[in-house]
Amino acid sequence: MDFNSVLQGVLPTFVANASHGSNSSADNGLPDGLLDTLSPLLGMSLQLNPLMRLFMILYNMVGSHLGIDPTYIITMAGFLWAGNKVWDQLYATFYGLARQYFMANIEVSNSDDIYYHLMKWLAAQPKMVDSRSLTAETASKGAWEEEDESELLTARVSPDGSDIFLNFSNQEAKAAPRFTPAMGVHSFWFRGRYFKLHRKQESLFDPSAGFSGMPQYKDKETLVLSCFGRSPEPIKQLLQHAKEQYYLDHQAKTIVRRPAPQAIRRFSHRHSWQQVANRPVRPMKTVVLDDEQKIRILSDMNEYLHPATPRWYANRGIPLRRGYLFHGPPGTGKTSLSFALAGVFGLDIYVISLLDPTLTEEDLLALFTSLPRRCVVLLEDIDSAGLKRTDDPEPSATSSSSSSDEKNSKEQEDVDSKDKDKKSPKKTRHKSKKDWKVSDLARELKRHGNIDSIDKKGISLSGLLNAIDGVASHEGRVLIMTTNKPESLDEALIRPGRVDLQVAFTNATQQQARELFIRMYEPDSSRAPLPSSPPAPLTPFSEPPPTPFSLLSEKDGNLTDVSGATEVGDDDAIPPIRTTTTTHNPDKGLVKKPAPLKLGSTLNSITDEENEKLEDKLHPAELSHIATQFAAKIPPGQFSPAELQGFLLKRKKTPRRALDEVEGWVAGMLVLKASRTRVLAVQ
Ligand SMILES: Nc1ncnc2c1ncn2[C@@H]1O[C@H](COP(=O)(O)OP(=O)(O)OP(=O)(O)O)[C@@H](O)[C@H]1O
Repeated sequence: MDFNSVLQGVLPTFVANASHGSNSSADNGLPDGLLDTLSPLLGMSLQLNPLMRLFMILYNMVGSHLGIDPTYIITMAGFLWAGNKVWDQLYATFYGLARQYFMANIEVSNSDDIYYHLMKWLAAQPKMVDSRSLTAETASKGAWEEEDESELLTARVSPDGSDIFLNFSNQEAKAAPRFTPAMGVHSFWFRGRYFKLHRKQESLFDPSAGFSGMPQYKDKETLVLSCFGRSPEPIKQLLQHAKEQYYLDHQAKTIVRRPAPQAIRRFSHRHSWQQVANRPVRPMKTVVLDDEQKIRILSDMNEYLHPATPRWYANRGIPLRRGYLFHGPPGTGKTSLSFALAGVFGLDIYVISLLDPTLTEEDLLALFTSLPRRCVVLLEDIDSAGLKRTDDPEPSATSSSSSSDEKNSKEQEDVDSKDKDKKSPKKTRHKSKKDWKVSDLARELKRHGNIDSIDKKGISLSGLLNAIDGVASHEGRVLIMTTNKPESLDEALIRPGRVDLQVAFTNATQQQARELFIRMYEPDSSRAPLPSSPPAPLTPFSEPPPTPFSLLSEKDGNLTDVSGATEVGDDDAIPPIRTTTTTHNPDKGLVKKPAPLKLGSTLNSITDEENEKLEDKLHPAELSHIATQFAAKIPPGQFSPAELQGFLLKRKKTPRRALDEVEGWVAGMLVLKASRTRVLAVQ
């Protein structure tokens, strides 16, 4: 192709110049043969591409104005580009060789917890955060994570301009994203050493069925840590450091795990459990229970968890398991004690509800076998699960004895309904579709739901027993089962070996009511103690530390209070919403009554100063006195600690008000309980 003739149509003047001095590059800035070189490369696009025309004009201008042959510039650029490519290749080859022969490497897969330890640590490294290649992740704060006070202050202004109520509408907007190293190679220094991090992702074909039931590709991410030297020791130290940092506040926290959703737990054995909370350790002293009982269970668990215990069990051929049954009415502290125990021993807690409709016996077995070496497994409300012996003719809602109760009551219901039908002949048993109401439809749907759940296998008693102590069952764990109806449990479930210690919980005694009162109003432990305050009364039990077993060993005997654990919640940060005003009544003298809410006033101004002085800063002796008076008004065994706690929580800044109002509350609640109503008229 004749390039000049092509250009002639496009750029006549330029081509004229070029043609004029076709033998001299100095005349028009175009080197000899350049067009001939470019034309086969560019082909017809030259004719069509306006960019190319622009290029030719620029080429001409550069040549004529700078006096440099543009070909040199193009050649230099080509060399630089090629050099860069060669350098990349050489670097990759030499780095690969260096990695192989002069560097140590450790790979971490994202299916392992170490991956999360490392990522969290990397995200906190300033050097990494400043890296130019990052991945941003949404990071929401957990309920128990420390919040910046300034965030709280900005949260005080509500959109309507009033500043009484906290407003968190912008909390998500304020949450800073978490930045982690993006895919690719990064470098950083740690303890004076240079490390390389290669974050890579690959898609692997997974022949096992995925969520859709079909084999599929799944992404696998790997972190490769490298450092110079033939020993991987520095990397191991780095990983250890990252792990320690991850669990830095673990002593003061209890990790709560529950079974992962069915699809995920079947997908990966390693992810059978998922973390649902990381909450502050519940101090043992906050669980109001007979001290003797507390000490018995603490020393029993302590002995069981001792490192020498497995050998002792093995020598005697006893399976290494320990089971506890906590039984008692609702709201008496069974779950609370389980969490407090997990906190004392620094164990994670694994909670299983047998009522989970997706839980099968195979799942249960898999869940038990994937437990860590030491942990607390909490099986809640085992009486309400659909436990039945596999040879039971019919599925029942509860275990054997309770099922007969239910059956009786069901029969009674049937009889009643038959009687009713007889008494009201107008009411026909089978309604025509025309007579159907929404409630009938709901009942029908519910019935279908029940049919489905009957179709589902559920957990049989033998399935549960197999998971608890079958051959494949995990040894070393602490199993806590809770129930409101111990009498309804199958004997096999609670025989020694499965349940080694039973702990009975009861409704509150007066002593417990007093303790609850003191716990509610005593100064927060994060505050400086009141001057000259005598030791807190009625708490002979001091809680053990949340860490080593040795501090709790029987030899030591003395369970000293060195918990240092974070108290749950700091109520003092939240001012009361309602103030009280003191008025003079000719008949009753000085009367305190709640003042109407003053919209627009500041949070501080709605805090009743008088309350602050009189009630919030009660001297321990005075508090103890009021607590005794309060306890005297609580009939023993009538109210659960949860009920008393609920009453006190509504008056959490005003102990005197609680004392004044408790009589009325008790009377009202007793009437409510007698009438078996669920709607609270007194609160
Ligand atoms: N003995 C107790 N000491 C301190 N607080 C208690 C006690 N019992 C109950 N509470 C309080 O009552 C609430 C409910 O307690 P918890 O969940 O431990 O009761 P539970 O016996 O497990 O109830 P359920 O049988 O309904 O599961 C918690 O907030 C807890 O703080």
